[in-house]
Amino acid sequence: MDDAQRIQQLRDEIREHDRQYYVDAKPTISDRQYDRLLEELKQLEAANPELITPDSPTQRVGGEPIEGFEQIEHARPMYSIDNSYDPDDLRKWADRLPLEVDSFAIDPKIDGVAISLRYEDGQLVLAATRGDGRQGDNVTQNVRTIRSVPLSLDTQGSPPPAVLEVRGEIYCPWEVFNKWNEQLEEEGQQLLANPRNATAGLLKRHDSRIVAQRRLEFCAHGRGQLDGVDATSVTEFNQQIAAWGIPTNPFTNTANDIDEVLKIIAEFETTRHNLPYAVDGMVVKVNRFDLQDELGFTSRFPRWCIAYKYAAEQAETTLLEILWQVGKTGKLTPRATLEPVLVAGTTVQHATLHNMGEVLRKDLRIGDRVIIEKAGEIIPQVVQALTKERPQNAKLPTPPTQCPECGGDVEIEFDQRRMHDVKAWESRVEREKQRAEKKGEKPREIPQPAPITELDETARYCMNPECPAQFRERLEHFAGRGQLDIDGMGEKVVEQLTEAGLVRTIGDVFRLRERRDEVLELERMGEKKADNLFAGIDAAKQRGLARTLSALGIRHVGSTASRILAEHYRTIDKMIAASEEDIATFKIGENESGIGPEIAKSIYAFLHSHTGEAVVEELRTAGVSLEMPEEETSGSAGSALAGKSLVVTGTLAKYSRKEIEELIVKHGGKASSSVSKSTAYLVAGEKAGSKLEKATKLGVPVLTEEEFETLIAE
Ligand SMILES: NC(=O)c1ccc[n+]([C@@H]2O[C@H](COP(=O)([O-])OP(=O)(O)OC[C@H]3O[C@@H](n4cnc5c(N)ncnc54)[C@H](O)[C@@H]3O)[C@@H](O)[C@H]2O)c1
Ligand SMILES: [Zn+2]
Repeated sequence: MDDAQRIQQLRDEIREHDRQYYVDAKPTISDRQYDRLLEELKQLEAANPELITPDSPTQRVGGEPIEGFEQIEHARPMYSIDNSYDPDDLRKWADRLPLEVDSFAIDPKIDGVAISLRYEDGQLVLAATRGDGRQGDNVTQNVRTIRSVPLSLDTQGSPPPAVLEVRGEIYCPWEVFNKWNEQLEEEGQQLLANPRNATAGLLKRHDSRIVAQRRLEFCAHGRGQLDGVDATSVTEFNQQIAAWGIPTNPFTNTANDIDEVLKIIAEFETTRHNLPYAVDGMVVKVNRFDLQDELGFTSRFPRWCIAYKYAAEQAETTLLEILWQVGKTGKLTPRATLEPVLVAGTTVQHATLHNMGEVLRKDLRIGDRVIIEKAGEIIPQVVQALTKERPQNAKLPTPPTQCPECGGDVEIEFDQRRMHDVKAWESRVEREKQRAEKKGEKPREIPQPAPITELDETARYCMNPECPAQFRERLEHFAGRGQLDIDGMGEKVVEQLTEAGLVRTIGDVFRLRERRDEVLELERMGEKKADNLFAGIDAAKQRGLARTLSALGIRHVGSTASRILAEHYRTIDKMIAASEEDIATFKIGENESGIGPEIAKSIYAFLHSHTGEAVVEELRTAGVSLEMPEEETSGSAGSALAGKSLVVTGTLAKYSRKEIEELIVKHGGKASSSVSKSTAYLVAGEKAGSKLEKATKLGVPVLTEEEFETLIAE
């Protein structure tokens, strides 16, 4: 292959990855792998400058507009940042700067999504994504739900600047990210690759209430158009905007020369692991704005700025075994057992392999030396096998054709999109044949997609509805925290109950009291423990429809979907009476419900299946509440205060008056200044005076700051 061909091949490949990454927010290769492709292209283009075209991925910022959002032309373009994994490149960059620089600003590079916030006369008027750098998506509605983005600047009495464009990062803190992935796991859905993709995926949602449910954060790191802001450097600018209430990074540092810069970067390598958000590098900027302006930009990057990226946390180890675990939906997931190895400060012995297709695509053999990677707190991944070092006796893994726990039949699922393409091909050829025949032409050739092979496998399921392993997992989920939360029925007890055959169906749980003697025979089960268990089971009957539904662990139907369904249908009977179409398409006010066809199909199939009908009957007989209590209609987070009027009084500990009023507005409420009969709540801090008195007199509920926070939390 000559250079020109390889260049073309790389460009095609990179564009495809850009689309998956920026548009779909679902990358299929690691950033490191992507950067390698881009680096190869850069080098080939450097050797063959005549082949550079303006549309090459080396010449432009990668994003593309996302369907359904208004396109916004940026007042000043938003660039990417040149980056390197090699400290020497930073030195070279500094040496080559054509002017004297005596101050650099160094910032953690938060791994989120770039955003431009535009304030006019102190009011937030626009939030736009970077897009292709010239044009981005107007995501103002979504960004307004983010608590750390002030809706108006707090200029403390002085007139606000006419125009302030702050560039920064919207990101998903680890805590939010991990909780979210746990929930996806529970729902049997694909996990999010990393916090950046999580953020990107969320920001392009068309229902801002869904965005509001996930506590994204914002941190500023740059400037766009400015009018009426007199800062002359990064340092001054940060001070200025921080005073106006815009979050800046407390770890921003300055250095006088590149040696000092490299020292700060090296020191931060450990600090970054202790931060509540993902940091993948550090950004070094020329501090003074006049020098920045003099240096200007290339087609993709500012010349006054470079990013150092920390190497991914990888380690080499041996793949000892692949075990298959049975989940509550019957899904069999391969899990790698590894020779223990230290990565990013923790010992790793297991890694997820997702499915057999992935095992085959990665060409893994038992006994292989493998590279594993751990990003933040994400489950470790196997990146690749070192095939050149493959030992003679390395063994091909064999996926189970029978459930490893019950021997039940196994069904294999293949990539839906590929299946569709392959199927559609035959009918496309057929249509072309008919068309050509009619016109008396020779039919055009339609390229055939590669046939479906075992490499396209996406999942394997144990099909035995009575599979004890599945039932055990389901029961553990059913009784678990956040579900029916049955006191006294943890993992161990579930195991005992299923093993002893005391619980074979969900209904058996509620009949346990009748088998008290047998329960007492279980190991380490005393009178007190048993009574505690029975009380826990009784209490669980009153959790309401939303939690009961989510406790059933129906595929794709997790806690969020269950709540939305319960709030809409109110009773199980109405839900059963609904058509699949209705479940998929009902709206909440004017908004999509967020349920969609996949969830609808799953819940409908469950409710109308033999098992589903039996479970519902059993729950009913046991007296489990299958209704949504009236007072629990809260609306979704983000509109928790919809239509309500709130008054704030006294001195608050955590918020300024302005901040809390903004929060009220963000959650759909109205902040008013005087207490009346129509006031929904009074939020009272220290030294509350006459308003508190009046509220008490009128019977208006009074909230502390914490109670207020609970109210607006999901
Ligand atoms: N895996 C894939 O398929 C795939 C595909 C495309 C891109 N990528 C990854 O994305 C990278 C390119 O993305 P990019 O163009 O957004 O570049 P980038 O993420 O490497 O760096 C630029 C961005 O950093 C952000 N940033 C965070 N903290 C900052 C700070 N303190 N100061 C300034 N900026 C800060 C800004 O939003 C800026 O837009 C590639 O290097 C690659 O790793 C991966
Ligand atoms: Zn089984």
